[in-house]
Amino acid sequence: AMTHPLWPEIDRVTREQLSYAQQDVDGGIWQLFAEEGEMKMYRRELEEDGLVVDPLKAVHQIRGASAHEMAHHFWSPDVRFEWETTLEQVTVLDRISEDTLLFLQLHKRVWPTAQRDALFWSHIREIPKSDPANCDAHDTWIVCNKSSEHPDAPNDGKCVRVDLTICFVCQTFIDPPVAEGESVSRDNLLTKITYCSVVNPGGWAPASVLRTVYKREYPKFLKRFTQYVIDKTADQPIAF
Ligand SMILES: CC(C)(C)c1cc(CCc2ccccn2)cc(-c2ccc(S(=O)(=O)CCO)cc2)c1
Repeated sequence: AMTHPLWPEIDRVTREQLSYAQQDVDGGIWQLFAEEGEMKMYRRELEEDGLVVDPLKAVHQIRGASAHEMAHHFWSPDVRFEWETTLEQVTVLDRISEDTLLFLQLHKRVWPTAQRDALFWSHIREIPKSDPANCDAHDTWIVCNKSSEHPDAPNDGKCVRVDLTICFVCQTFIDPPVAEGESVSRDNLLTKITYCSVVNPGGWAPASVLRTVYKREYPKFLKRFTQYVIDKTADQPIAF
């Protein structure tokens, strides 16, 4: 809960990530590397101690599912294997609060790199209407994933531990607007998504391999994930 020792960091990083996600893409520093329909993916070249870190920023918009539905399925441990294809194991080490979990993820090995794992807290929250970050959206939700420590998951060298900061910001607009009291259909849901990721692979991996994997995996992931949520929620009442 709010008294958890990690809470100040969780709150600060989530706010910082929200404003980072909502900054316009500046063509000067961000390089468009993939575009498919409404999805645009940008990257920056960044290396830390010779390791490719390459921050990523993706924007997408879909019809048929709400911001809450998108954010909830991105955050929920119960459905992770249904859309995340790079995973071998997912463990929830800690339930920090109702909306914040501590995940330990073992990723499939990607030849020729060593197998990697990720230990991170994952926090989901609705951004209140009053918050200027909400602007004119019907509802705004964010999921923030940030690498953390945990006594039960020491970085024991069996795996290379990646260091990640991820945010997934979703805003739903009712388009076209419907009159008060009229029911909203799923076709009226226009949800804008911004996905930001900074992942330090944590140990030696050829820049060429990482950049190839990265350029191939990320567009697939965002398309696959959004389609999964649209299909899964199609015949259910809208959850705002
Ligand atoms: C490619 C790179 C960016 C460095 C990378 C490498 C690996 C480790 C697995 C791996 C993949 C490719 C090459 C080497 N190791 C994982 C991730 C990663 C982890 C988590 C998330 S998430 O958005 O939090 C969704 C929940 O899983 C996204 C990306 C990224």
